[in-house]
Amino acid sequence: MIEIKSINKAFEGTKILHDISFSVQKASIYGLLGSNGAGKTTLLKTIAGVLKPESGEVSVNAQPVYENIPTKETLFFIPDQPFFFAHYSLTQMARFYQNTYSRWDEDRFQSLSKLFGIDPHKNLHKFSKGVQRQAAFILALATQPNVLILDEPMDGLDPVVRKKAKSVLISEVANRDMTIIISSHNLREVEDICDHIGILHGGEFLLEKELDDLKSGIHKVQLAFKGDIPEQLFSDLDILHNETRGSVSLCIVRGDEQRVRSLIQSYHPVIFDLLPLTLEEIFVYEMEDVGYAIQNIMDQ
Ligand SMILES: Nc1ncnc2c1ncn2[C@@H]1O[C@H](COP(=O)(O)OP(=O)(O)OP(=O)(O)O)[C@@H](O)[C@H]1O
Repeated sequence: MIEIKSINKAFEGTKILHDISFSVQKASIYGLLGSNGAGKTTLLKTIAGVLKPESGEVSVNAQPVYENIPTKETLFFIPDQPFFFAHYSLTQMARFYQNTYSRWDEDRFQSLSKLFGIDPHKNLHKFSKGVQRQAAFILALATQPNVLILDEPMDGLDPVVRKKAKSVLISEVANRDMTIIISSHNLREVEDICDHIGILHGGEFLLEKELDDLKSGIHKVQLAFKGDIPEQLFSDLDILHNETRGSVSLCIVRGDEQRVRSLIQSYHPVIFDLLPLTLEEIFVYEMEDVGYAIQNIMDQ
């Protein structure tokens, strides 16, 4: 299990992460979402032991990560721009990692290289951004990490490669109990593979939950009444967003589904539909709730 306890991190006197705490269970996939500049990369680098927090601690299986070589050996961080030594090919980078990571799996390296079809002798810097990401992915998995930390890993990958990468990740979790923390702006992708979600904004968590709990606690409700919408109903519901067109209201409502249903039904609506939200919709409405304009997100 990964424990992130009260992490505070500042750059040049500006606080970037504010008292961040959460835990990630073994063999789960945790999706870190957030607005631009929210602190996702800073948090991932702190978890990976690349950055030292001003206070707080990150531990894996009760062992601190920062400056702890045995623990760091079981963890692999792929930054948004993978690093390769100048002029090195995939094979040369593989030899470097083989000498650095005691759990290097040469068979896994060979089979993943074949799967992704990368020329192992070509200078990695001469590959496109997407192929470089694939190379980093192959090298990371060949070290057999217990924890894989990925900063926007699917950025620049075409749909076929994305599918391959996702299925490799899921099989590593299923077969080896690998734990993944992944940051992304692609909410559909996160929704596909993650079981836990954290939404970061301004260096703090807006919410941090199991994906299923998150989705079962927020609903899209369409409503109409014979006369005006009863004001009392609106004050009894925890409404995140409301649009009324004519006599029909579309509301985004937080709360337990059964409670929301029975409360609304007690007012005898003539139209009543309750639908689940996609992760993208949850993200947009939660961000709107803290004053982050929907337009900013839709433009991405
Ligand atoms: N090395 C650094 N020195 C100074 N400020 C930094 C440094 N790294 C990050 N920051 C600042 O920290 C804040 C959070 O940046 P970070 O890259 O962690 O955000 P992010 O959530 O990953 O953003 P994005 O989604 O745009 O990639 C930003 O304001 C950024 O300018």
